[in-house]
Amino acid sequence: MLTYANFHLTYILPVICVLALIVHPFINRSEIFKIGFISGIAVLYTTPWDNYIIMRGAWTFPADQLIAVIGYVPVEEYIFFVLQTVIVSLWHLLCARWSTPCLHFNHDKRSYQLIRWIPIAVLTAVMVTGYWISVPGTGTFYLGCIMWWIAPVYIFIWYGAGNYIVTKLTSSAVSVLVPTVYLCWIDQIALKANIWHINVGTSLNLFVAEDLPFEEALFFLLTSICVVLGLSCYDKARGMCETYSHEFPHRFGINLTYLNQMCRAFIKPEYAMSSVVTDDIKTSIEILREASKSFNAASFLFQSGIRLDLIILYAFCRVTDNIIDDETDVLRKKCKLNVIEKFVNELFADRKSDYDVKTVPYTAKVDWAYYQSELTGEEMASFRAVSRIAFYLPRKPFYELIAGYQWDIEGRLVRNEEDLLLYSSYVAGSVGTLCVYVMLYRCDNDVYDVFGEDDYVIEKARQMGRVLQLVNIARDIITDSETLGRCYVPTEYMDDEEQEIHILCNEKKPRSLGNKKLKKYSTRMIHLANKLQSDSVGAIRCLPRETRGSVLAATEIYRGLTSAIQSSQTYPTRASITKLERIFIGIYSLYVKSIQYVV
Ligand SMILES: CC(C)=CCC/C(C)=C/CC/C(C)=C/CC/C(C)=C/COP(=O)(O)OP(=O)(O)O
Repeated sequence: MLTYANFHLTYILPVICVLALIVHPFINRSEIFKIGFISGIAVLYTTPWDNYIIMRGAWTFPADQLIAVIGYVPVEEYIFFVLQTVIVSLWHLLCARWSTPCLHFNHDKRSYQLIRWIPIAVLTAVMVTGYWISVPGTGTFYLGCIMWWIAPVYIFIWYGAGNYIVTKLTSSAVSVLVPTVYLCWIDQIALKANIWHINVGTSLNLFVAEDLPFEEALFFLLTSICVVLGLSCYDKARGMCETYSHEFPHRFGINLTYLNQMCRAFIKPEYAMSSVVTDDIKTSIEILREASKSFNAASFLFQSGIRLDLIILYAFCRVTDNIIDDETDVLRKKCKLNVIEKFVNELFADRKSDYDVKTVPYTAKVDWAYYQSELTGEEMASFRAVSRIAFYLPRKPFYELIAGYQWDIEGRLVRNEEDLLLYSSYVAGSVGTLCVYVMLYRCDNDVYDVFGEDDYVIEKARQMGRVLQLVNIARDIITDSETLGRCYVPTEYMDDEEQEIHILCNEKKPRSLGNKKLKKYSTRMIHLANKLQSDSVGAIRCLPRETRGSVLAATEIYRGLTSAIQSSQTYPTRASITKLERIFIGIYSLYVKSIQYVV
């Protein structure tokens, strides 16, 4: 016989287990706290109401099949409040985590107020109507109770997060509808099995489907919406904190300071915050999307705060690289490099040492008027975005990047593997270091453990950066030569150094070296990359747990390019892998390969 407890075991818990398995790489302390917090509120808010309507006879339960009853409500029912919240939350995480919160901020005051107040007026009317029609013993009792009970929660959430939610309608709708349909289906099973019974005297006796009373379908729809609204309101508040770190400076923690900050961020309308900040982020996202399919795909694997700052950093590296590359004249290139160096000097003016970082946001004194005249709008946006997160980053990697640009401007040759690794350290080892700082600062640990240059994890992160740069160089022999007249293949690999450098850097005709040679060079660099990779990948274990799978997947997606180069008969120009391959590598790394680093 299907009892209420068996019902949970058969229809609810297995679904939770499957969902938990799917979303586990994306679960962090903040997500767990969010689900726990909303479940707690669900229990607190629903308990008096459920007791009231059962007392008034809207539902009944066969007493002999229950574990226990507290007040008027079976224990299994209290458990259901939590289980439904957990199902909807896990499903919502899967549907809604893919976009960056600040992309959903509405900075226009007029439309913001309309979107905020019109639904609140309608909901107030619903609440009042519900109150009037919820006369005990009448056919509208159950419906009316649902209306006056749910509307105040909607009003409260809508006040702070309505504008955020309307821009996420598709993902919110999918988050609501799929669990609602499932819950309605199992509700029919429960009703048929007489696990609970709806009183015909206090309901409308309308049926949405066979054995599914209108109020039941409405109840599951509205409660699922309620959970999704609650989750979205948390996401909006967190998005505000991540986007406006200077106004909301506290890192995640389960304490009153952080909760107070989250409440402020929830109440604060986005139109009262600077739209320049979100516009700068949008520009950075656009730069990443256009520049690198691999890193764009990989960025989605990280939680939103980490993703946001990695995107800002990537855009800064890309923009500064282009500033130099786009100039044809060496003197102009040097002037541009000076502009970048001046900016970095200003950004880190008050640091005591190369790896000195701050834990509290502050505004660096940057001569923005000067950069306005030197940089394009896109470059300015990227500089401003990086200036807002620079407080927790060390200065050394930025100077290493500059040393890499200097190398390019001087047209310095890569003589041997030592040079190759030094260059890769400058342009990508530095990025690896910065990635670690981002992950440490933006992950949800209470403490911000700062590493220094000599730390094992920093050394290995630098090495992983070098690995990816070697892959990049091994893939780009043709484009580096044709578009930039550059060669990063160590000259010690070459049979005739002078002639081959001339072909690659002056004639810019790399194909005349022939496929065999090009493949030989790229294979040697790939072998070197693989050696360094196996030596550094273990350090992933030292990163915050919730980032390990994503880091592995991100680096593996990029390393996927090596198989595209090696599987080709010829040496391909800018080898790439398909979207499907990227997804496959991402999923395999996240769910299978990363197990050894996570457990
Ligand atoms: C192993 C540990 C402890 C940490 C890992 C730390 C990380 C994530 C290191 C990787 C750092 C990184 C992302 C370096 C960038 C390397 C690179 C080759 C960038 C090339 O960028 P684009 O040229 O824009 O890419 P495309 O090839 O897609 O155009």
